[in-house]
Amino acid sequence: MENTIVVATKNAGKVKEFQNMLHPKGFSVLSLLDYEEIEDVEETGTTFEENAKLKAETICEVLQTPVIADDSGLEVDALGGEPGVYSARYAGEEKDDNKNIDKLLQELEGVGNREARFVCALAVAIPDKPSAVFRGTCEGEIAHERRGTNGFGYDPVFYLPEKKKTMAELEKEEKNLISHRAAALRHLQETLSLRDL
Ligand SMILES: O=c1nc[nH]c2c1ncn2[C@H]1C[C@H](O)[C@@H](COP(=O)(O)OP(=O)(O)OP(=O)(O)O)O1
Ligand SMILES: [Mg+2]
Repeated sequence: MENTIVVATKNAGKVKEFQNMLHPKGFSVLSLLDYEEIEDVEETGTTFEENAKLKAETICEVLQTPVIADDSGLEVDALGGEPGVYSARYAGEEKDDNKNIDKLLQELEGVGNREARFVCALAVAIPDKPSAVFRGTCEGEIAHERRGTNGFGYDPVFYLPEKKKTMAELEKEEKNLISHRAAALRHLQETLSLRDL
């Protein structure tokens, strides 16, 4: 397991992004897609940080190996910060990205202020050590319609004014430089050496 990090997620989009960000640093990345017998951790927290810690600590306890977990979502100013920690299940328990986007565009029909941000809380849990959590954000606007096919989740409607593109129109390398997930990982590395994992 040396130089292996387990990401406590079954979200294939997140797994790919962590692989693309961590492979160049010399790490192999496993995820819960490699451990099908392990069930999803229930997200009972009310903050991204609580949920990220919950996922990392639970899976670290089960596997007895270093684990990182990402709890992330979209905060829309005109919706008072919703869908926030409920982003994945915004339109129902089935976690359907397309339905979530449809609901978001409906809620914002006729709304002028489209400001929003992606938030990522990244927790690290190491056996018999206190866990730590780091936050990254990425500012943007909610577009009026989908554009682009890269990425996952709300990427097709998350517009970056300075790039004049949605997140789903960026190449993966570009997204992985500016995303909330990349920012959280940078914050983690400012404090912890990944070699300590
Ligand atoms: O870069 C992103 N680009 C687009 N959408 C994103 C991104 N990052 C998070 N999101 C959305 C997807 C989902 O609606 C929610 C995450 O919910 P979140 O609970 O953290 O993930 P999840 O349930 O899919 O997998 P898991 O909890 O097993 O890691 O925010
Ligand atoms: Mg989740």
